[in-house]
Amino acid sequence: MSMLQVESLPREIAAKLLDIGAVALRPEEPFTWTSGLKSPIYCDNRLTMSYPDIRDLVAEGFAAVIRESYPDADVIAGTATAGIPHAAWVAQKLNLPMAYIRDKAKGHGKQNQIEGRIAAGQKVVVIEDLISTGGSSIKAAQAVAEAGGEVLAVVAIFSYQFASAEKAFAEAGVPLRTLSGYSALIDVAAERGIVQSGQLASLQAWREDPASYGK
Ligand SMILES: O=P(O)(O)OC[C@H]1O[C@H](OP(=O)(O)OP(=O)(O)O)[C@H](O)[C@@H]1O
Ligand SMILES: O=C(O)c1cc(=O)[nH]c(=O)[nH]1
Repeated sequence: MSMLQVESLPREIAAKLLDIGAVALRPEEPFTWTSGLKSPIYCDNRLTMSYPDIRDLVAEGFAAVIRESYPDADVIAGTATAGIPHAAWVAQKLNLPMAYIRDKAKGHGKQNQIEGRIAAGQKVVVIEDLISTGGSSIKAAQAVAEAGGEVLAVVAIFSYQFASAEKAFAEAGVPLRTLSGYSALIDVAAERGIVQSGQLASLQAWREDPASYGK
C-alpha cells in the first residue's frame, strides 16, 4: 500500500465507509443504538471486515497512532464484538499480544470478562470500532483497569464526536483517539451529493442534541 498519511485518514476512511454502503440514513424509521438512543444514522463498521484493502487501511491507521503516541503499549485489547477483528489485525502488525473484552463476564466456563492475558501493570491500548456515547468502550477500559492493566487510550475507527461522549471520556480519565468521525463523513457525503444542503442543518442539530432525537 502507498505511504499512509494520518492527516488524510478522516476523509479517506469516511469515503470508504460511504463506498461500501456502511452508512445508512433512515430518518423516517430511526435506528435504536446500543445505548437506547434513537438515531437517523447507523454506521456499520463491521462491513470493513469484508474488504481487505479497507481493513488494512484501518489497521495501518491504528498502528500509526499506536507507534506514534503509545509506543510502550504491551497489549492490544479489542472490545467485543466489533472491535475484536481490528485488534487482531493491528496486534499482528505490531507483533504485540492481543486480548479482548466482553461487555460482561461470561456466565459459565471461567466466567471471564477479559479473554487472553492482561497482567497487572501492563500498558493496554483498547481498540473499538465506533464511539456513540462512549459507554461501551469506557466500560471496557474500566474492566481492564480493574484487572490491573493501565489503559493508555481507547483508539476507535469512527466517532460521532458528541460533546457528551468527549465529556464522558474526560471524566473517566480515558484518552480517546479516532481515525475518522462524523464531521469528515458529513463533508464527504455533502460533496458527493448524498446529503443535500437542506439536510445539513438537521444533521448538525441532531449531533448537538442526540438524546432528544425521536422524542
Ligand atoms: O459508544 P456506545 O454508545 O457504547 O456505542 C458504540 C458501541 O455500539 C456498538 O456495539 P454493539 O453493542 O452494537 O455490539 P457489537 O460490537 O457486538 O456489534 C459498537 O460496536 C460500539 O461498541
Ligand atoms: O450506538 C450504536 O449502537 C451504534 C451506532 C452506529 O452508528 N453503529 C453501530 O455499529 N453502533
